[in-house]
This record gives sequence, C-alpha cells and structure tokens, in this order.
Amino acid sequence: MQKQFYFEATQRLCSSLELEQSLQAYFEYVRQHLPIDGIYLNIYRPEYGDIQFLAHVDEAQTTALNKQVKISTEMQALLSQPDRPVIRIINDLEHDRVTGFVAPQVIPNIQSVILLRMLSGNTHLGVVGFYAKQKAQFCHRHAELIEPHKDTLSLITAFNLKGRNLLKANQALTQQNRLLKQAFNPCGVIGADSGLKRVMTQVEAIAKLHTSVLILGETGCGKEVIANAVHCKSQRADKPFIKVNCGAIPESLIDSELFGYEKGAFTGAEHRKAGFFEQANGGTIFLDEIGELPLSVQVRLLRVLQNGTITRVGGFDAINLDIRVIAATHRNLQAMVKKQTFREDLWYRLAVFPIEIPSLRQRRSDIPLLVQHFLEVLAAKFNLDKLPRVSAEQLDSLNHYHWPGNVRELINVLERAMIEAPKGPLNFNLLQVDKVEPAASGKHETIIIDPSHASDKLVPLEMMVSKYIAHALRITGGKLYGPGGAAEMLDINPNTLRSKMKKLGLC
Ligand SMILES: Nc1ncnc2c1ncn2[C@@H]1O[C@H](COP(=O)(O)OP(=O)(O)OP(=O)(O)O)[C@@H](O)[C@H]1O
Repeated sequence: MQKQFYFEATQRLCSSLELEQSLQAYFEYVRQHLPIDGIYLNIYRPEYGDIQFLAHVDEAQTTALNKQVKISTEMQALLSQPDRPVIRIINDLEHDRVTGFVAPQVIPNIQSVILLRMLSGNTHLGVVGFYAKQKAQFCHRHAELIEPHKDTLSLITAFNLKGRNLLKANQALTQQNRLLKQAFNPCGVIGADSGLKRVMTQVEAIAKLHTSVLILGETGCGKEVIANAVHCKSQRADKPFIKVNCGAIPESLIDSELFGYEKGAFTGAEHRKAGFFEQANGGTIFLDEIGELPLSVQVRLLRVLQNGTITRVGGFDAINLDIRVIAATHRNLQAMVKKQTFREDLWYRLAVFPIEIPSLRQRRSDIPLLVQHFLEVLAAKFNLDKLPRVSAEQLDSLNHYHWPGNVRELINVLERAMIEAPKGPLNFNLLQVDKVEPAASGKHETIIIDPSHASDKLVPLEMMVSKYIAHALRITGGKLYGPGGAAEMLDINPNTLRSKMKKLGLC
C-alpha cells in the first residue's frame, strides 16, 4: 500500500509546473487516505525574519499565496536547530510555539497538523502542513505514509522558488528595458495613440519632407518632444538635432552663437567656432521660443533660411548648409506680426506647416498614461522598488486640474509628491484654480484664485501671496526670469518678484 501511495502521490506532485496546481492534484489524492481538510506550503526566510506562505489548497479552493508572517528571534532560533524532526504530528496547535503562532494567521480554523520539513541540501527550506479543522486527527501511520514525499516536495518547491526569482528578475529587466528604450528613443511620445493622435498624423506626413515646421502650444505641453519626433522620423534621424533656446541667449551673443565666428572676430575669439547652424548641418535645428528673437536677428535668420547659407561673424565666405528648421513658440506669432514685433516675411517662411499641440486639459485622457509613465521614470530615478500608490481620489484630482504648466507641471507635481512620500500613498497638493480663456496676445492664460473655493476663514494675505508665487514657480518648473518664467506669468518685474520672495522666505 505504502509503495502504491508513494508512486501515485509523486505522479500527482509532478503533474504541473505550477506549485498550487500540483499541490491540488496531490491533495485530491492524499485526502482519500488521510483525514485532511487541506494542505499548505510555506518557506522560512531568515533574511527577512519571516515565514512566507506560497500555496494553500482545500476543498473549496486552490490559492497561490504571497503572504508573510513575521516571527520572533526566539522562533527563528528554533527553526535553525539542525536536529528538528523531519516529520511532526501536532494534534493540538495551541501548544506549538511556531506553527501555533504562524499557521492560524493564514489558515482559518486549523486545529491539528502533520508538518513535513522540506530541505534544500542541509538547509531548512520550509514546511508542508497537512491539516485538519479538528483536534487530534493524526497518528503515526499517517506520518509514515507522507514522510517519503519530502524529497519530491522539497525539489518542486526549490524549482518553483528559482522560477519565481527568474520571473521577478525578468519583470525588472523588461521594465528597465522599456524605460531605457523610451529614454533613448526620442520618438517615444506618450499619448501618440490618444490625445496626440492628430498631431502624430501631421508628424508622419511632414517628417520625410524638407519643409520647415512651426510647432505651437502652451508652455510645457511637449513642443520639444514633437520636434524630436519629427527629426527622428525623418531621413535625418542619424544626423544632429540641435536645440537652440532663442529666449535664453543674450542679444549681444545671438549672432556668434547661431552663426559661429572666425578667430580674432572679437576680443576673446581665440579660435574659430562653429555656430548652432553649422553644428546642425545635415540634420535639424530646433529654434525654440522663436518669438523671443529680437527683430534685428529675425532679419538675419530670414536670410539664412532663404539662401541656405551662413557667414561666420568676422568671416566673408558663405557656407552652404543643408538644414531642416523646426521652430516653436508658446506665443501668438500672428498677433506679434500685427504688433510688428515679429517679421511678417519670417512668419510666412516658418509657418509653412504649423502643428498645434493641444494643452493637457484639452486631452485629459492622456493624464493617466503620463502619470503612469512618469511615476515609473521617477521611481527609477529615486531607486524605488515599487511604484507608490495613488488613490482613485488623488488621480481624480489630477484629471480635473487645470494644468496651466501642462506636462512639465504634471512631472513637477508627481516628483514633489514622491519626494514627500516615496512609499506612497501620493498626495498632490493642487491649488483650486479657475480658468479664463487665453488672452489674444497668446501669453499664458490668466489664473484666478476664486475666493468661493476658500473656506469662510480667510488666510493672511501674505500667506496667500506666498502660496500663489510658489504655485507660479511650480508651473514654470522653478523658472523665475525670461519667457515662460514666473515673473512673466505674474506680470511683475523679476527683481520685484525676487525681493518679494526674499521677504516671504521663499528663497
Ligand atoms: N507627450 C509627451 N510624452 C512624454 N513626455 C512628454 C510629453 N509631453 C511633454 N513631455 C515632457 O514634459 C516636459 C516638457 O515638455 P517640452 O519641453 O517638450 O515642452 P515645451 O512645450 O517645449 O515647453 P516650453 O514651452 O517651456 O519650451 C519634458 O520633460 C518632456 O519630456
């Protein structure tokens, strides 16, 4: 009988690669010979000081578990004793120090159990518990029947653990691979199949041509991301992509930065230097914040675009270039043309193929995708094992927020929440704001703090001012001066803003 029992049981145990499936087949057979109500399997993890339940099967269900029970150092010492018996009958669980403490936390109504130790080499791996819901159910005959199964059970558990570890490592690698691909693939546009679908159709249509592209959209909405996508889908993808922030170069340096200079062109010009246009030769030049270019430079830029040549500062020779131009701005260039702050001829030259990127609030369906993506990126940046949890309520607040700073603001909000609570749940401290339609100038929309959102008890004015400035800085990603900066948004002189911030202890 014992031989037959061993043979049948081993066959059941080896019937599946899934631990809980083999355990179920095994249980169905063993219960015909032993008065058991179920079987569980757990492993001892000295490095964590706990016991981890991997599987449980009873008449009603088969469950793969991942449940840990912490045990005291005294219990750990007991488990490490080398002379612990391979099989033990516990007919009254209350009186067993370790199993009496651990098993009832996972298996309800357990009263008696036969414990079969599993070993990996000489190390205690864990136990298989054959249990009953009544006391004093087991005798030595039962234990003798089960004992020969210890090697098979140890083996399938050890393999299963190896499989689990491989799976975990594989998942981590897949995730890492995905993030790396996104980091190194500039075409990785989140929302390409949803909120930016129309934009991406335009990108596909224009990418292969030589035509200039003008990208329009609010600050932080992804103009550079789309410029990158145009470049990387073009035949110039393996050639340079040079980004120039036209608003960040002092007027006196613009010519030499854009067109380069010859040795001796001015004091300090010790070597010949290639400008951004020359560096971009064969590839793409991305002129960001084109609306910030002074009129004098706009004329020279127009000449370059028309002739396809540049002359270095202090030089005489015209240098032929093959460059694709992509320009971008958050300003309303047509309104600037009317006000004569932007040249009409340059506008016509650039606006051959305009691409308008919708603001984040116009494509709210992208918010969950962006949140998921940037949570992963930030978790990798902060070396977190797990993504912090975001409650449905908090996600809802993101979905309903006005996002004047668009995707950049979303990233800042996520990053701040993650710094405050790396293990989650994340809490996004968003100001209640109401929107007013964009002004004709195309500048940032005005945000009005609506007093009806506040409680009856008003906060001191200084506190409100301080919060408002902090909010503006959050939207601009900390940028104080220049285009898209907090001073411009708040329509205040940057120096006045700085002194206000000092007074309020904000810097
Ligand atoms: N669709 C998107 N997919 C992935 N990342 C995005 C997307 N849109 C924006 N981002 C991210 O948001 C941030 C701001 O985007 P980007 O710099 O392209 O905006 P912008 O419109 O050029 O801003 P600005 O007007 O200030 O120049 C960047 O970190 C960018 O990677």
